[in-house]
Amino acid sequence: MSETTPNDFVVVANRLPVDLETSSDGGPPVWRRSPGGLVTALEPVLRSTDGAWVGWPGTADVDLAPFTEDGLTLHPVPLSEDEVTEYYEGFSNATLWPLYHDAVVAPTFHRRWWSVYERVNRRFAEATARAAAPGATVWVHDYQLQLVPAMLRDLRPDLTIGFFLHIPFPPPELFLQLPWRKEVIGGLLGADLVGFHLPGGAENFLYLARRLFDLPAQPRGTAGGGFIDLGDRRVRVGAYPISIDSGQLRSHSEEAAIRLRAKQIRSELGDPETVLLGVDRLDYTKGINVRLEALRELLTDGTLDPEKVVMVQLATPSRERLSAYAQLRDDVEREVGRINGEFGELGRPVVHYLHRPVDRDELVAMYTGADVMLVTPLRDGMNLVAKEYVACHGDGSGSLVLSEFAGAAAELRRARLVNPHDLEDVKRAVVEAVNEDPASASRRMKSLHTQVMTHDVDRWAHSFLGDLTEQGRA
Ligand SMILES: O=P(O)(O)OC[C@H]1O[C@H](O[C@H]2O[C@H](CO)[C@@H](O)[C@H](O)[C@H]2O)[C@H](O)[C@@H](O)[C@@H]1O
Ligand SMILES: Cc1cn([C@@H]2O[C@H](COP(=O)(O)OP(=O)(O)O)[C@@H](O)[C@H]2O)c(=O)[nH]c1=O
Repeated sequence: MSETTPNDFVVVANRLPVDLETSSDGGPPVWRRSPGGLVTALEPVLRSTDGAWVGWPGTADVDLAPFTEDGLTLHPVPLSEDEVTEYYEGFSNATLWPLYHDAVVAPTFHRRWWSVYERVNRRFAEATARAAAPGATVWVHDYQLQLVPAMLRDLRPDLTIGFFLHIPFPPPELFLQLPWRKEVIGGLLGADLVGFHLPGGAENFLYLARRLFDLPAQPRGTAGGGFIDLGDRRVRVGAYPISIDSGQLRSHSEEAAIRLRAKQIRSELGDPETVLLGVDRLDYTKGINVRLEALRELLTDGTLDPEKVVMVQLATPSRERLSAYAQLRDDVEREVGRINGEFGELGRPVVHYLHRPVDRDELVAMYTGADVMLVTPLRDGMNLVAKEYVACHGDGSGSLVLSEFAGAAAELRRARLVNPHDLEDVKRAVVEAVNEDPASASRRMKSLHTQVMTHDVDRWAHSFLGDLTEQGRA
């Protein structure tokens, strides 16, 4: 650990790339990789740019000075226990998260949560203003920090500010439910460039900004993007689909130790003909129950044979104190129990379910060894898991069943696309994936693999930061 100096490039996200975990047995706290795709994508970007990262260390009431850890410069922003409840669990994850994901669970609107969200956003803006060198480029991330761009511009007009949203930006009829809709759009308009995964998100934002701020219509740009003229400056808006470090993951999946572990995992599962895999945070947007129900019905009607098919479901604990997440856990675990109760044998369950984070080597071995990857969210910003599976199958093996409502579906057109609200459609896709002729399956997977290899996280970051630099100079 060492002191830090202001930086020319600063990433700002709710979480640092590592969480500080305190142990219940009184042992020393340890840093662990934070959950979720945002960290997977941004960590290699930060390493290659030698920037600094401003974020919460993942535990309440921890106040640390800026430090460097494992080559990364980190600026922790403290949150009190009440702020974790009202800013993170409340406004971020019980108001914005469900509202931006098609309201699959009803969003809760609380004035108190909003005022804490404002307060915490201001704290992030102040910490960023301290971390950024004169004229620096700052990249703010995600729905937890939508007020930071405007707050930061007030504090530091010398900075070039980009904002990227990792979750879907909802259609106007949903977004307009938000009592603080104008404040949120106003916060985002503090950026020089506002980016979304998909053109649809950019279009929704352009429409709402013009409507709520009574701005004149502008000619449309390409791929849903465009500009918003604020009189004294212009905000650029665009679509930038995020990705993964595809080359690194492909090489990792080809290591002899990973190939060996993939074989061992299949053998530990009883060497079934087909291994189905699901990998998710335990979140109600991810459609975990959809795939479990599809599996149960296919076993019930005899289409799939429980002696030949095994499913592995990894479900990382997420936002566990929120009731919708606790309810989901109950529902998923009941369904897993029901399938195993009806179709498993002693020592041979049909569904192997792990409710804990799995380390990178083990995860890559699972991707490599699985025959069919099931990605069935009801709505998802991107879903990096889908791209990670494809990156691990450069040899053309494997099959991807992918929800139309994952951002990844816009690029992975040759996956078996399904409507997760249509159980028959999901069942059809699973059966086709299990029975597909190997030559045709291999052509599909190789074409998906080429897409993922040529559109990696480096390309995403260069594309966003290239446009941001251009915009900052304009
Ligand atoms: O920080 P948590 O509350 O534990 O949640 C983890 C992350 O979940 C979300 O990830 C999103 O970003 C991915 C990368 O762009 C994308 O593929 C995925 O579809 C999104 O759901 C959230 O947006 C992050 O802020 C969280 O850190
Ligand atoms: C279950 C599990 C996952 N990971 C890694 O987490 C991210 C998930 O990213 P995605 O975009 O698919 O979705 P969210 O951001 O969670 O909404 C991906 O990089 C996984 O490899 C992991 O490392 N370990 C796990 O057990």
